[in-house]
Amino acid sequence: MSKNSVREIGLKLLNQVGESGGFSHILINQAISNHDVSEKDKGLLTELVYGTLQRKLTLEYYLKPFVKKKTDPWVKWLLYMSIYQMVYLERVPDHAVINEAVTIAKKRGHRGTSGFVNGVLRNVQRQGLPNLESIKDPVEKISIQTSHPYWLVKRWVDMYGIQTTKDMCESNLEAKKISVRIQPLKNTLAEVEEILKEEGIETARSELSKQGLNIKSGNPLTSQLFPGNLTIQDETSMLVAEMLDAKPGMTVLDACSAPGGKTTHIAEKMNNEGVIYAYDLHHKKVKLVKEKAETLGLTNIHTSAQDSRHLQDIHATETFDRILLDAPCSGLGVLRSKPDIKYHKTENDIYDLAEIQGQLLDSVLPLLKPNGTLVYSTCTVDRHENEEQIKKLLDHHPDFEIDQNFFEQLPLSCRQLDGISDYGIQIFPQDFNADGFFITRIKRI
Ligand SMILES: C[S@@+](CC[C@H](N)C(=O)[O-])C[C@H]1O[C@@H](n2cnc3c(N)ncnc32)[C@H](O)[C@@H]1O
Repeated sequence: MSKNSVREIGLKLLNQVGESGGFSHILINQAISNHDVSEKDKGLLTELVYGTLQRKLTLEYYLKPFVKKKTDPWVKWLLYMSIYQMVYLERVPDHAVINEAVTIAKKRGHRGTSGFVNGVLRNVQRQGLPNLESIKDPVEKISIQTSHPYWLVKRWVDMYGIQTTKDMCESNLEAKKISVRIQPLKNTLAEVEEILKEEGIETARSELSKQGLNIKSGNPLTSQLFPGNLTIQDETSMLVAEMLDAKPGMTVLDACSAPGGKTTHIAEKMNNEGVIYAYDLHHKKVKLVKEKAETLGLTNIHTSAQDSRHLQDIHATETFDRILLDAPCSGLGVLRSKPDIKYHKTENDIYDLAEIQGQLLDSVLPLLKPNGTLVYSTCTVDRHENEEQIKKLLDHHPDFEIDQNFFEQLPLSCRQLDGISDYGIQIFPQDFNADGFFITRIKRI
């Protein structure tokens, strides 16, 4: 496949995600399998689509002085993709970027379109791009420099201050670190390290999970250990099951379990003994949990499609030693791997999700045994869905409190973080170069 056609596929995907709201990670994977893209071109395609999407607001700002008339959405995305390459990809010379953009424009549009694309890109090359340093408003400056919507930057600055917000937004533009979780009932950590090393995959032990390895180089998907003995999982996500601290023989509820990353981690920590009731809304999603458990050889997981806002209909009260509510959330901690979220989520979505999170918490709390503990987690960075949600819960349920042992059991590298509060821990993406997560643990008094 020529680079040209990789760029054409990239443009098609960008237009689709940008204009119709598809998810970039799903569409890229589909495109790769549909078009039989080579290993080398996979990298370029991913870079073009993710890079352009990640920097969309910056690219829009760059382009504004050069485009005075209304353009078709695909032409706009072609210009964004081209400027992205001119600014951020040193290995591609500007003249090659312009030539390829003009070729695509000729193919997709008419003569006028290709002339227009040529003119705009040549003007960019001649005149240079607007200087982002001259933006006066500090919120707008972060918004444009790091391509996060103004409302979100403003909201984060109000919640966490300007420096933390700037660090977070910059960190969201970095490439995602890959981490894996070992299946400790099949191999020890040392065995996995050894096998991966022999396969040319370099790793470093995680500070957040005894089962975690961060990948330094190489592709763990090619390992003989994957997928039966190895799970791809973000390092901060692994901390959730660590903090749930489920023991062999316990009865555990995982109220929002799909696709099963944390359920299977819990089962491994329970030595595959006891029982986990793993629920999610739809059969299709629950099936993913079941399949993941089968792949890893875990048999103590009972899956069923349920709305966890009504679990008291099937479970008597005070049933569980441990409950995990890994709640549906706005996902603002995972913008590195899902950049489309930052453009599509609204403040209203945050309030709607918080409503559901509150209903889920109210529903599962009565199912906790005396001395049992509940972990509440989200992969988002927002006080309304996190600390304020927990404050509200404690105000309404005087028989529950934050489990103070939670803070003592946190890994050392978490204990000094800015995100520690009376209500739990907010991990920012910049803390571990990983997903942003909120985690807390509540106990029945
Ligand atoms: C953050 S994801 C869970 C990720 C999962 N714990 C893991 O580690 O793989 C949240 C899940 O909540 C599910 N969900 C949303 N509303 C729900 C409800 N009312 N009852 C049960 N599950 C729900 C969603 O379908 C989604 O799969």
